[in-house]
Amino acid sequence: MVRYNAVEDPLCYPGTHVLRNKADIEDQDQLDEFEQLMFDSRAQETLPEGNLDFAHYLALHRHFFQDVYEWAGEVRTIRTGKGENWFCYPEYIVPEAEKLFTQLAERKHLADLETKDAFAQGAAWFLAEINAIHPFREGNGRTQLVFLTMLARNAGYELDETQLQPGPFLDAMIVSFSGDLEPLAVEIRRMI
Ligand SMILES: Nc1ncnc2c1ncn2[C@@H]1O[C@H](COP(=O)(O)OP(=O)(O)OP(=O)(O)O)[C@@H](O)[C@H]1O
Repeated sequence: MVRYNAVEDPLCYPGTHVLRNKADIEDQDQLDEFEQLMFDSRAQETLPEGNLDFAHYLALHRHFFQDVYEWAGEVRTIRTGKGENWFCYPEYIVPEAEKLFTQLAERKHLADLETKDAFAQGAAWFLAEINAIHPFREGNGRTQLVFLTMLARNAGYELDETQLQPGPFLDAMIVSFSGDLEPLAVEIRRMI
């Protein structure tokens, strides 16, 4: 199954859409399983510390995917998209991400907002933007959620991932790409 639209991907095994990986698994289902296993096991460890900046974001991706991909924690070098939507050109990922994380810092990492609703709206803005940048070749969604958990905790909220409804959440992420943040704010609010 093609899950990413990507042009000429040297990161994949020739003739496949399976990403080269440290375990040399060429079957996508097995790779998915291995990826998730490694992710879950790294989740048990202390997470990298940081200032909720882009360096921190990269370190989190590296932490969770270091067992699977050589390029864990590094920004992608080819153009990717999902569905109808193409993400940021690789050459603009770093400047766009730095800009976004600067704005996040200027907004006090959403930690001094008065209400949960306001936090959810701010978090929807951030998630939509980081998703449009899509720094990594794989593992963006999971890194987004880990970071959202950190932002919430930093603001005094515990994110309850059991409240995440995958279908509506994905739909909300997709419409957020076109600038409609409201459904995503609703989905985030459900979890805090
Ligand atoms: N058509 C789309 N337009 C915009 N964003 C999308 C689209 N489809 C999926 N996404 C978002 O892309 C992210 C998933 O990216 P990626 O596959 O790199 O992450 P992952 O962690 O490997 O997978 P997942 O999030 O499914 O566990 C999610 O935030 C998802 O909401």
